[in-house]
Amino acid sequence: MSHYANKAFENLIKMAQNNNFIKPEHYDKYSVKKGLRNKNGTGVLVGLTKVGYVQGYDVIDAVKVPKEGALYYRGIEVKDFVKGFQKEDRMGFEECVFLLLFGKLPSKDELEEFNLLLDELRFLPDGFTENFLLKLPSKNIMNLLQRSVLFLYSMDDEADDLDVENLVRQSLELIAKIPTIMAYGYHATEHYFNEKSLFIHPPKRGLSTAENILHMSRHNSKYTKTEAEVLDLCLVLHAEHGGGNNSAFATHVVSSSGTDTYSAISTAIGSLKGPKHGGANSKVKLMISNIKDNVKNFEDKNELKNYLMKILSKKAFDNEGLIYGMGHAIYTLSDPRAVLLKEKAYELAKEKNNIKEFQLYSDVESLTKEIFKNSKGKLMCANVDLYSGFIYDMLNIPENLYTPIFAAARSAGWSAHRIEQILSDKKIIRPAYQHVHGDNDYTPLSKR
Ligand SMILES: CC(=O)SCCNC(=O)CCNC(=O)[C@H](O)C(C)(C)COP(=O)(O)OP(=O)(O)OC[C@H]1O[C@@H](n2cnc3c(N)ncnc32)[C@H](O)[C@@H]1OP(=O)(O)O
Ligand SMILES: O=C([O-])CC(=O)C(=O)O
Repeated sequence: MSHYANKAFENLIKMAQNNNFIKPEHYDKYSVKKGLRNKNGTGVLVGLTKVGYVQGYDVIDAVKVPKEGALYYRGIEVKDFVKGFQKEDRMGFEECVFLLLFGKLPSKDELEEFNLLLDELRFLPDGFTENFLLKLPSKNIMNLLQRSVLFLYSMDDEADDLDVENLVRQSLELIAKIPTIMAYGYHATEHYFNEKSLFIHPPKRGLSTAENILHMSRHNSKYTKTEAEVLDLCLVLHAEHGGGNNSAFATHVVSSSGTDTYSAISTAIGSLKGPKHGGANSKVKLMISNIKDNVKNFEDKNELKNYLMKILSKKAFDNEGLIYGMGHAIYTLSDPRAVLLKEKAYELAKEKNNIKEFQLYSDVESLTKEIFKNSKGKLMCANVDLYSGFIYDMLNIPENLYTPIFAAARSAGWSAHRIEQILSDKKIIRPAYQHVHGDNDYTPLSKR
């Protein structure tokens, strides 16, 4: 910014600040549903979906009544889906992608054929790695994913075709290729920005998405069965979250204009990158490191609580006033994914002698709940992002891959929502904004 630090730029900033702020009372005056939320805290109904369903409360006599959270993919409760494939000692993510996109569980033959198809699609087009990833690395892998998806547009002869056959082809290509782009992009970043050796491990046929991510992103390509199973579970739990989550809704909005798949999915990646959405998993890791650096004895709950209050009052960490990994727009008492991931995190922490750190995460959860209950009477639960980063950390996955892994998983949900939008609702999404400026006359330049 320093090269812009002159009077003219300072004036532009002042004008930007003064002329773009709308007073909070205007929102009340015009009954604006901020964040598309009703007065009772429930979401405004803006669409229909068969893909995923999130339950976090009941509405009884127009009042929001909290309850334990539940998540359904195509009507199947996710915890049952997880139990199902784990009991049969299989990876679950590919089956989950099939379910989300095609609306039914695959038969054994369908799943085998589907895995073979994904095997072929994981490879990047000729020249893509050299021209778009190695020549143009980015410090941020989400940014790299976004523009790589857009580069794929230019290599697709049918890029703008909205036939369902083409939409399915493009969706599968992206779901299969995003992990490869993410792993290669990570190595390019490490090499060009952090002076590390450059590794490119091409995807391996016969490996699941989780196994391929570990194989492609690790220098030595080695991983254990447990590590692959844990990552697979994370992919399944991140794959979908209804039509109203910010990135799925962005997919619906952008798709409703009739634009191409690459534009829609890169938009969704941009949305997920935000720290209030998928980007929270990286923020959790940074926040926990910050707590360790600033709280002398983080096992002392009083000391920890005081520091969390400092974060909430914008006087510590990133000064945004948020405890990342906590809170949710729908869940009230619990996020079922956080419950499952907390159990997994505990198992891993025991194995890796890391219980002290597990306890820190768990204390952040319980103390944040306590602070919100006592100060605002507000129910607050851990969300999927609180324990996922801790798990990735224990799998030695670097922090700049946390949100990209989320994107790799959620690309399944986005694709299903895009296909649904294009097949079911041809109306362009176009809500209203009340104009609150008042009219002005145009003044000739000589008179200003
Ligand atoms: C994959 C995902 O996207 S899961 C979410 C990941 N995001 C995070 O973990 C970031 C931290 N959490 C948050 O920012 C929020 O809880 C969100 C964005 C997830 C949900 O936000 P909302 O739907 O607005 O939450 P809700 O309506 O329940 O709460 C509103 C109030 O509680 C505050 N609040 C909610 N969560 C938090 C939090 N973690 N830290 C501090 N304040 C919070 C909001 O700022 C808001 O305060 P205000 O009324 O004074 O403006
Ligand atoms: O549903 C939401 O608002 C956020 C989201 O995507 C998730 O929790 O996975």
